[in-house]
Amino acid sequence: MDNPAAHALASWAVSLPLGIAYSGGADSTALLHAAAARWPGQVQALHVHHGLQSAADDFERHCAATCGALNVPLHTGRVDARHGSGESPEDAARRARYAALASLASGQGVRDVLLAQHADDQVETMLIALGRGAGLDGLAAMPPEMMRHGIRFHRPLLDVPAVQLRSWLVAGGVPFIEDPSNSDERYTRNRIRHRVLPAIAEALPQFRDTFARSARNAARASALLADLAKIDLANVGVPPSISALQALSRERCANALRHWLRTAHRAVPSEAQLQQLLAQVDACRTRGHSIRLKVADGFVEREGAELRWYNVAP
Ligand SMILES: Nc1ncnc2c1ncn2[C@@H]1O[C@H](COP(=O)(O)OP(=O)(O)OP(=O)(O)O)[C@@H](O)[C@H]1O
Repeated sequence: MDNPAAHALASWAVSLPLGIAYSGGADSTALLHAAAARWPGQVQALHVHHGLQSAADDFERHCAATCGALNVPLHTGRVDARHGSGESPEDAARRARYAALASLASGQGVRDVLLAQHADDQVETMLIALGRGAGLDGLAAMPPEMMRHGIRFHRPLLDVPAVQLRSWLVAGGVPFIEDPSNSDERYTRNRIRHRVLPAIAEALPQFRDTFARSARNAARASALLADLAKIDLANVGVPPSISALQALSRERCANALRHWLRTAHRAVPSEAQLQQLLAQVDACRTRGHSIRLKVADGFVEREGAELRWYNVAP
């Protein structure tokens, strides 16, 4: 039986030397083996030690043993993922992990890092996005490539079903860590993995492929909306002119405002906030009309002929 990760890497373009985000879990273990075979002597394993978990020291020891056997250098970074307000512990841990991986990679002169998310992870991510009422951006789920902190992160396994990776590991007796938190059903992702995916698989056997196609379609449409927002903001200005916003259709105005808030201020309005803002922009036809609306963790205000966003964090 061939490593399905090796098949995925066969035509994947990366720059060398290459980093592998290696947790010690099943998926990144299969990925590490495939990468070490495909690019001998060019692979660096990057491991993030999550100081919060008591088992983290054991995970690191396991990773060191595997890397020793594969003759792959292992670099470990520590994170203390305290979550800020409005951020879930999982989101905080993920954000801290990417920053740590990027810093480990830069330290080794590595510009490209592979992550091991697979087709099941992609479907779970889409379902989580649906559960949150996400827009196209969220339904696009995880991109196969992205730049973060100056590092190019790749996800070459997005078309590979989880069961194929695990079967290869088990068939070859390849050791990997079974993270106990993966079976904790207090986490939405785990509930989806253990209860929802088996039911979907029964009703829609092709779901991994078709969901992936939907994610790609959403990503394309989302990119077009971002292009349109850039065109509109070039006319409307940044900060945006109220009269120029009024010349746009309601949906185009919403798209431009969402893009402005996100790119200029990292502020993501709720649906209700955006609807209020649109109504205020539309109603703002007199000199004396004032606008002041809560948006994300700040406010949008009218200042003369323009809108401004202020962050009034305590
Ligand atoms: N502690 C870590 N150190 C380095 N990379 C990690 C770590 N945790 C996760 N990653 C990387 O991020 C990807 C997605 O994270 P996720 O939490 O879904 O992985 P995981 O459950 O640990 O899976 P895996 O079986 O791949 O190790 C992993 O496939 C791996 O490439």
